[in-house]
Amino acid sequence: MYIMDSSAEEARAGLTGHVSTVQMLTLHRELLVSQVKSTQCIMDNLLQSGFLCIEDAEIIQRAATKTDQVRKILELVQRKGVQACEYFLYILYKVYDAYIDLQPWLKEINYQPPDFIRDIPVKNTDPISRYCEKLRHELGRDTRFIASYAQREETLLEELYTDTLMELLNDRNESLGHLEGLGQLLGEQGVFNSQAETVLVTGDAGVGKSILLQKLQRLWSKRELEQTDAMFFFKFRCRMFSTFKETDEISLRDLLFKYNCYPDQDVDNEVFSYILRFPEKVLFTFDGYDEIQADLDLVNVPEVVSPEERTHPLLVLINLLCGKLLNGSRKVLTARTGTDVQSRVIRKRVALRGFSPAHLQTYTNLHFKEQEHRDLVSVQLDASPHLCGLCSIPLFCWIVFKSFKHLRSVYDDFELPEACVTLTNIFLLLSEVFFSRGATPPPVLLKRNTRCPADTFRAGLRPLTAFSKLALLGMERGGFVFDQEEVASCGLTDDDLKVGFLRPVSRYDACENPSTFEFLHLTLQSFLAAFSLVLDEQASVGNILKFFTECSRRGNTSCLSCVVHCISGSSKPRGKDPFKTNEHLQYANLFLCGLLSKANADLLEHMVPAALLKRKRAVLKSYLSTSVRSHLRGLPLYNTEQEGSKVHVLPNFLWMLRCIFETGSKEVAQLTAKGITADYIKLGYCNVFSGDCSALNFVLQHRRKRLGVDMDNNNISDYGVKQLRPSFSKMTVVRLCVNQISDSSVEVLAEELIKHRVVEVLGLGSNKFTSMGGKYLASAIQKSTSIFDVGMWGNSIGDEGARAFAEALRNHPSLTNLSLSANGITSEGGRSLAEALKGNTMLRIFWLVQNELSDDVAPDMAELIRSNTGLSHLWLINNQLTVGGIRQLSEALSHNTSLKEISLKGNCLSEEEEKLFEAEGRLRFH
Ligand SMILES: Nc1ncnc2c1ncn2[C@@H]1O[C@H](COP(=O)(O)OP(=O)(O)OP(=O)(O)O)[C@@H](O)[C@H]1O
Repeated sequence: MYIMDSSAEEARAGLTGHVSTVQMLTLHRELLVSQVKSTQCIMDNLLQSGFLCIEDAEIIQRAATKTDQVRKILELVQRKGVQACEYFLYILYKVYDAYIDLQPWLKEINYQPPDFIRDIPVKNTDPISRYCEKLRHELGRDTRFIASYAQREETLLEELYTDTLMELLNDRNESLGHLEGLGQLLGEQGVFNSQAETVLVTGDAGVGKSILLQKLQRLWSKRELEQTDAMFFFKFRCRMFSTFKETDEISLRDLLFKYNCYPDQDVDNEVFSYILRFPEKVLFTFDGYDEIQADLDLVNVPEVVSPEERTHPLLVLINLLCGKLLNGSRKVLTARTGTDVQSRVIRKRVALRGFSPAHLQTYTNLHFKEQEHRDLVSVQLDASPHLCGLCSIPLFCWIVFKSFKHLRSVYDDFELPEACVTLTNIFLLLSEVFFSRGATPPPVLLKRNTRCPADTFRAGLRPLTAFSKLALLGMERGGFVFDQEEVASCGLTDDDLKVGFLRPVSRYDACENPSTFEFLHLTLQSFLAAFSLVLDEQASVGNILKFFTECSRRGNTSCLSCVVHCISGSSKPRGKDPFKTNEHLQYANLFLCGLLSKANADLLEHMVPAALLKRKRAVLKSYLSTSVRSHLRGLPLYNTEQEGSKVHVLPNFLWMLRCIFETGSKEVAQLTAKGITADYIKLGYCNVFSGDCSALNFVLQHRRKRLGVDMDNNNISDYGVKQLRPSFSKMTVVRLCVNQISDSSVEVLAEELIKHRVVEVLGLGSNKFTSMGGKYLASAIQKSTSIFDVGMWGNSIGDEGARAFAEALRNHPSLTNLSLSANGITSEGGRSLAEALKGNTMLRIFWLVQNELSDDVAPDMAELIRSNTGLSHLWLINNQLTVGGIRQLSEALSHNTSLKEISLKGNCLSEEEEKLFEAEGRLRFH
């Protein structure tokens, strides 16, 4: 019992004219009665500290309603005196979240807890805050490990998590630069639709979307997540929503609690009421939107008006995502690249681009503790940009590293896969590791025996067939979660499950049955499904094409999907849907091509009769040839004056290229190269990643005619450029803007430019090269007489690079258009450029927008303007020129009749000054 001296306090209040705390409670009684929603925590603390006794508590509990309870509490504490009242206020102040409605009032009365009260502890027994703790605890536990293929071999997330490239995109998918770290994901940077609440994170298979969410959840669980004050964090995997039956119904409350965790001792449902009242305190993550096996229309969706309403879980999800339920809550949604999510519900967009070279190095160091392994792996990676390209996708990198580690522990001489490794080889490697781990270990003396994948696969054929069958079964019915019955029906035993292809799924079986399974990764399911098609000796040979047929059927009708409204009027998702995403099927096709490739025949012949394998290969090849031909013929071709006939490829083109690369068939590659009849092919915004460049190169190397290639806005990176090396001899146009390219591959490109001298147009805008890259290019351009258009905006070549370009420009015989905008060039670099250009009669258009040019550059620029007779447009927008500098340019312009325009908007002039100069006619400020 704490000693109180209420009379002294009251006397003090009277003397100073202040209202005593006891009076205060009377004054604000009405507000307190209406706003104190949770009485439990107050009672617990008053009891604990001795301000109330058990009998008091019983009196309170006897009150019929919550408001009556509050009245009783007030009565009692007032009766007990000032200290009790002070302590009562202190509880409201300390247990902030539970009494959030009263916080403005406490501020208004300028509440400051007196020192003597601060010594009395307040324990949070409020169900809301306790629930938050529980959520944090459970999320912390669930996110500790990265799911690994062997459950006994779990890896701590913190030990292996490596940042990946996170590119911020606007609503038109244009790059807005990169996020610095995960903390920025929820921030305001890059928000293009402030009304919407969903942050969309996209990326290719295995690029790390789920792991990114796991990291986010882990940070939140440890209170380390910046830019959010979320008290509640609910995580969901979208594939769960496909496991519900059409007749299943659920309320929002159940969805939140059942699939995360239930609040304890919350008889009055306070937690849920709180969530409804403060939705902005809630953060959701929904992983894998592409895995929902229904065509969703986030805009025209029947509204679930009440959070209590029971309806199909998918409808609850959609209403959450589009902000019709729990409006104000934040959502992070992940999906494979290219998944259609209506922009209206997206707040901001982030694309994951995988490991950069620096990330890959970090990941290598984290993965391999032994220096010897690190060095070995680094050397082998350095030697193969193709392998690096594949390893820029964390999942593939993990498989390669994990396999290396295991096989290296068994065979001394095991090395990383060779330079021309395919994705199928990588998954074969993983399977080999699975089966070799299960096999009886060789006697110690024989440990370093020769590696024989054929033996390993032959020994594992029975379980491999069973796993493959299950994978195919799921693929056919569009399911990624399997119950025990399905697993057993494919012939899988409990022992087989230990191999590692499958992992148990917790909690989201509608019947509370924990024994459901999923494949370690969806791509693995695709791989095994393809294996099943290859292994099958019963079905007709043509059956292997089933997913190709499926994809092309969907592709043909996809334009109709825009006008189809689904889930309209009905609260049930449609059963079979022809428009659902089909990347997993595309992967199955890709693996089929790889498994049936000649290169893998030696291995596969140990599992499938050679004659059958041959027949299957022939069917596949014939199908590929026919479809390649018809695909290419069907591409829309249009003619341009400057660049000849152009074609903008469709998304399927990339899959086609990937499949051709996996087959390794020269004939099909030749056919494809020949089939591209256009002079210019546009692959912009096609989601080409560095690993795809080997596939493109595989086809282009068979091309006789030259070709313009536009690959702007993809994810090519240095690895991709290096893989394209042999193809640059065929290219008249090389457009690689916005592709994370840095100096190391610019050097390679520059070498090729010099070697072949066929490139006419070079677009390298918005990449990452510095003065070094600038110098390589300038030197290549100087030696190249074919080039006439160079765009290099948005790099960092600086003055050093500008000086190198100045040398290249001096009397260049062909360059007519050059952009060095946004490259950090100051007046020093500008002066070199101006001086070098004086005698150049070829350059017509010169862009130096958004650099750091001041009046210091003006005399040389003026001299250039006076003496140059070729230039028709000079762009100096967004620099730091003032009236003095521009006057010099204006004066010089009067001596030049060929220069049509100097654009000067965004320099340091007032509007009046701009108008004055604009009157001249050829100085433009708008
Ligand atoms: N940032 C990362 N750091 C370390 N490892 C990672 C990272 N991202 C992914 N991985 C590895 O790659 C595996 C696959 O990643 P993840 O499941 O997150 O890919 P995803 O993009 O969600 O793929 P999908 O679209 O197919 O579901 C992980 O299990 C992990 O081993």
